Amino acid sequence: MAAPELVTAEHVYVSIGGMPILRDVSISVRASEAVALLGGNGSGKSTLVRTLLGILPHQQGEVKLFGHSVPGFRDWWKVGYVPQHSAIAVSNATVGEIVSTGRLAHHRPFQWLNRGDREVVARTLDLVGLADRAAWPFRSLSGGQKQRVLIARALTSEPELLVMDEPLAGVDLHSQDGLADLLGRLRDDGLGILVVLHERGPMARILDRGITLCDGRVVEGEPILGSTCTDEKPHHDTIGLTDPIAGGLT
Ligand SMILES: Nc1ncnc2c1ncn2[C@@H]1O[C@H](COP(=O)(O)OP(=O)(O)OP(=O)(O)O)[C@@H](O)[C@H]1O
Repeated sequence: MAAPELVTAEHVYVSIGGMPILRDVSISVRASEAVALLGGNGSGKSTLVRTLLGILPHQQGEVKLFGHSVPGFRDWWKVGYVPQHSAIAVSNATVGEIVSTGRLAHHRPFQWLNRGDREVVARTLDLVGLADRAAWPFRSLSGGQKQRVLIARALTSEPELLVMDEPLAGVDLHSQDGLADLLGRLRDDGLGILVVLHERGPMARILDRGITLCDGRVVEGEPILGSTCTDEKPHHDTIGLTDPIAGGLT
């Protein structure tokens, strides 16, 4: 029997400020599956991730997390999110403090973290190889260590789906290998992984599938560096259908 679908998008259209960004995008990620979201700059990868997580609204189509439509989804602890590294701006917070915030999805607002939470945090820091860095300021870490902190933060909610936006950006090759090993182990333990990548790189060995976006559409094949997408065939043949965003024929 196929593993359950953790996140699905069906025929999703998104526009921002009247500009069509995603068109007729359908994807899914199952438990124990690692899927790469590939594509060139501006192809819509981050927009798709943010739409799947309900951060951005979609105008058409359906997005479901764990079988529930995203506007009504409540079990956010089931989803770990690692945003783009550059999106995290912290000054003096320690590694332990940042990772601890991942437990907040299990608590009501302003509730203190308890001993069980602290044990999960310690266990997760150990898992990512940073047990001895809990008291260190985040800003003092290397690029690879920072990514481990952000992954640990996402993992402390004990999620079933991990969504990461370019987790290897700015990380040296050796650390990329280590992160790929860690994610491969988590995938083997049942975690579903959706990861935005510019290229597969060291992650190739743990990926089950790749989905390529080009100009906001899913296309066949791998992204071609410097390509304007015009040579790539749309994965979903929509010829003759009206594009609800552009208002014309696709
Ligand atoms: N808030 C916004 N307002 C206007 N346009 C936006 C906004 N967010 C994204 N876009 C546009 O949507 C398109 C897709 O952007 P997105 O960040 O999703 O691409 P990406 O594939 O993640 O790119 P990159 O690899 O460079 O991060 C781009 O043309 C971008 O300029």
